[in-house]
Amino acid sequence: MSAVSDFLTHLPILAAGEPVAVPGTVLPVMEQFYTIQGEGFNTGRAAYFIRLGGCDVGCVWCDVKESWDADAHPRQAVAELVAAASEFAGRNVVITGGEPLMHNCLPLTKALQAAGFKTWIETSGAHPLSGNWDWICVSPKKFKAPLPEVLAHADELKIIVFNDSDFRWAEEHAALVPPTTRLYLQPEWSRAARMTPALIDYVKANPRWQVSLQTHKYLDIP
Ligand SMILES: C[S@@+](CC[C@H](N)C(=O)[O-])C[C@H]1O[C@@H](n2cnc3c(N)ncnc32)[C@H](O)[C@@H]1O
Ligand SMILES: Nc1nc2[nH]cc(C(=O)O)c2c(=O)[nH]1
Ligand code: SF4
Ligand SMILES: [Mg+2]
Repeated sequence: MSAVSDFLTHLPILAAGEPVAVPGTVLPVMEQFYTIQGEGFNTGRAAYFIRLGGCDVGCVWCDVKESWDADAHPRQAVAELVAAASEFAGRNVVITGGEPLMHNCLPLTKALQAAGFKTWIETSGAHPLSGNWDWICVSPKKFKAPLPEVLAHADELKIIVFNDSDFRWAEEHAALVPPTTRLYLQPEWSRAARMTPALIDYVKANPRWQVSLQTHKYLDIP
């Protein structure tokens, strides 16, 4: 068989007229809103949030389980998404989910940066890193381990504290990020009353860590 006929016989068969999207140019979008970043290093700063659908990590305490099924959310072209956000161009945009790194984030982040946005991501780190980011927040999960390549690029490591074992687990992951990465402990929302005293004691004894609270929930904003 010649090289050309070999190539032709292995081409995927596409239904006539079926559009073939380049990965990451069309994305499932759960919601978009302009608010105040509630958590971590950028707490208190205004930001436009884009919440992508789809997550396979399965945190039992996830506060946005409606995001998990990507097919439950309408798909939007990157151009449409950037047009919807354009009123806020020049400001900060947080790409979250769901797990945003289940998608190729390069087309979206390139287009947002071209429009003047600073691009920030909230990720568990469980999928390969894609996209051009101005700030990377990695919040690793026991339910699906973070990839070393994502931890290596973390500007911020945000550990959710559900029980006492999470402090040791936090230190194990702090050893895997660059020395400049900012370190945060954030109480799991439903356990905050029980775990926050231990978290405060931990930060007082280990001051390279800082407390992060989900301030948007106290402010009652999205
Ligand atoms: C909903 S997640 C979406 C982004 C990504 N899947 C992740 O987990 O980083 C956004 C942030 O909320 C945190 N989070 C989710 N549920 C929480 C809860 N019940 N209490 C405290 N933080 C929570 C996550 O750890 C993450 O830092
Ligand atoms: N205000 C506000 N800040 C946030 N920081 C991370 C969030 C997220 O769900 O990714 C979030 C959110 O849902 N709302
Ligand atoms: S990784 Fe993020 S979105 Fe996925 S279940 Fe965990 S907290 Fe929820
Ligand atoms: Mg949230």
